[in-house]
Amino acid sequence: MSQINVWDKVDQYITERLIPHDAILEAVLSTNQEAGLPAYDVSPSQGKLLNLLVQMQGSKRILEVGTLGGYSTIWMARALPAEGKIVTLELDPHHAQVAAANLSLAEVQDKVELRVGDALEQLSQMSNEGVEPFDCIFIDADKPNNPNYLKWALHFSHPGTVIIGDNVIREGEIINKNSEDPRVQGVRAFYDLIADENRITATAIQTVGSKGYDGFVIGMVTS
Ligand SMILES: C[S@@+](CC[C@H](N)C(=O)[O-])C[C@H]1O[C@@H](n2cnc3c(N)ncnc32)[C@H](O)[C@@H]1O
Repeated sequence: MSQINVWDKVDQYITERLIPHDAILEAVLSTNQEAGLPAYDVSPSQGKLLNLLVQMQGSKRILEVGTLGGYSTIWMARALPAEGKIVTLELDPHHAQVAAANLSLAEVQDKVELRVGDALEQLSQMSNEGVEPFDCIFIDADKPNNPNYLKWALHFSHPGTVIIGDNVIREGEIINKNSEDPRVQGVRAFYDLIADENRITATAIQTVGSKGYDGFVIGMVTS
């Protein structure tokens, strides 16, 4: 078996053993595919990780940058208490339309505020509106803007806020300082900002599985 095949099969094994079959989440993935959305959603095991992190932290307010079809949004929304809320930001109106239907199917729409438009503009507008800080922030949109999203994440944080960034390994390309891929350079600048920021303590976890070789940055705002 090739290495990638093993990762995929082990991911399937983990999912079968630890993540109960969920007709709604499977329907969401099918809907996304039928609607022509790119398969950039987190995997089931990664969605469960987000769900567990939200529960472990006791998050009540979550900010997500990059909704796609709402798959990760649903995983996190399900971990929230009754009064909890997610604000999720999506640029593409078609993605947002599909997400809105998926959120309703999963019956989490009352916990989710889906804002459509460029995330940086939305974040600036939210600041003007005096939106309160968040307990958990998931950054998963256009990677060249990761440094900008991190600055906004700090703006919307309090001590104890957890900040998670997806796709931070990029099949190992992250160590290529000469990469011409703007997503790699965006994520490298994201690491640099975190490294230089004394208000965040963080690590990164390399992941393998159905989504290939990638990873998450997980950090916490300390002051
Ligand atoms: C990796 S996908 C999100 C996946 C989703 N978090 C999940 O796991 O189900 C990235 C999403 O970010 C959106 N996006 C890209 N640039 C954006 C921007 N400037 N502002 C807001 N959303 C953006 C894309 O349209 C896409 O739907």
